[in-house]
Amino acid sequence: MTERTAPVPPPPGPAGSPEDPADLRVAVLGARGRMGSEAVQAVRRAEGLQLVAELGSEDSLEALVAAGAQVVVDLTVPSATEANVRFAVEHGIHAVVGTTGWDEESLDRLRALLERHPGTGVLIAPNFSIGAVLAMRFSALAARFFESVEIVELHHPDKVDAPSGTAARTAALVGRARREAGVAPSPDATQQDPHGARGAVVEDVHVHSVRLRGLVAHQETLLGGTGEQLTIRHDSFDRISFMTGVVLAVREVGSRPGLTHGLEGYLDLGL
Ligand SMILES: NC(=O)C1=CN([C@@H]2O[C@H](COP(=O)(O)OP(=O)(O)OC[C@H]3O[C@@H](n4cnc5c(N)ncnc54)[C@H](O)[C@@H]3O)[C@@H](O)[C@H]2O)C=CC1
Ligand SMILES: O=C(O)C1=N[C@H](C(=O)O)C[C@H](O)C1
Repeated sequence: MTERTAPVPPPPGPAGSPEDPADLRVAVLGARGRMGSEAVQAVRRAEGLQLVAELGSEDSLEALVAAGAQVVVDLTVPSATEANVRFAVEHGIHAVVGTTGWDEESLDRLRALLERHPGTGVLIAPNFSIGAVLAMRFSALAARFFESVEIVELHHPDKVDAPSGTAARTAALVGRARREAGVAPSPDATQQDPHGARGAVVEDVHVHSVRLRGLVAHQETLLGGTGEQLTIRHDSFDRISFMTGVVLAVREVGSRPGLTHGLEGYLDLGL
């Protein structure tokens, strides 16, 4: 597994091409980060999108307004993302958010804000990779059929949060599916765990976080029944895996007012 850390130079083609007034004007927040720098390249490559601002932690959000951004992509840090999105919504800028750290309380605050700005759209996407979105959905689908379920997420060691947003979201979906089906919590006879070896518990689901050099973003949902196991695994080997979803979301968000949680809200999964 390889991790590309250096920003990729812009490819020849649309990057730097003259601005077309019909282009969607896009800004990236966190533009010098691992994901943000990849998103900058993806927006530059995408037909019909014009990159109008690349902002880092030192930059004022007012630059979004000055640049005439219509959509902002937030790929920053959990401590900054809510204020960034609030600013965007208050200025009528649609937001595509990949940053982790959103919980039920912050999502509720955002819903309330969006009610006062009914024309504005926000997507909070725990994961932009199509494979990861499907793995989450498959996990929720399978959850009620197995006695035991646990989640293992594995990431690069520079990640600042644990468990991953994707694992937390998967646990929420799995937990909800099991509760709705009346399935009991996974059996567990552990009586002593002085070192926390059983991991975090999110929505009644144990979640284990691995941080290892060489990894990018990986997850397994382990489902156990009598005499059998189903493993649903997804691997992002490169951040390019997130970019199809980022570009799709940028194109869609303006026509989806209100809050959408999860890229699957923009996809017809037929499930
Ligand atoms: N939804 C998805 O598919 C994915 C989400 N992520 C999430 O995206 C976030 C960023 O991840 P990485 O790029 O790996 O982190 P990173 O640490 O490489 O990049 C974050 C960047 O944001 C900048 N920043 C911090 N505060 C800022 C602010 N207030 N305004 C503008 N820029 C600010 C930092 O200086 C840094 O350059 C994390 O929450 C991560 O979990 C990461 C990969 C995929
Ligand atoms: O920090 C990362 O790298 C990733 N963050 C997101 C998460 O926390 O789920 C998405 C993906 O796992 C990569």
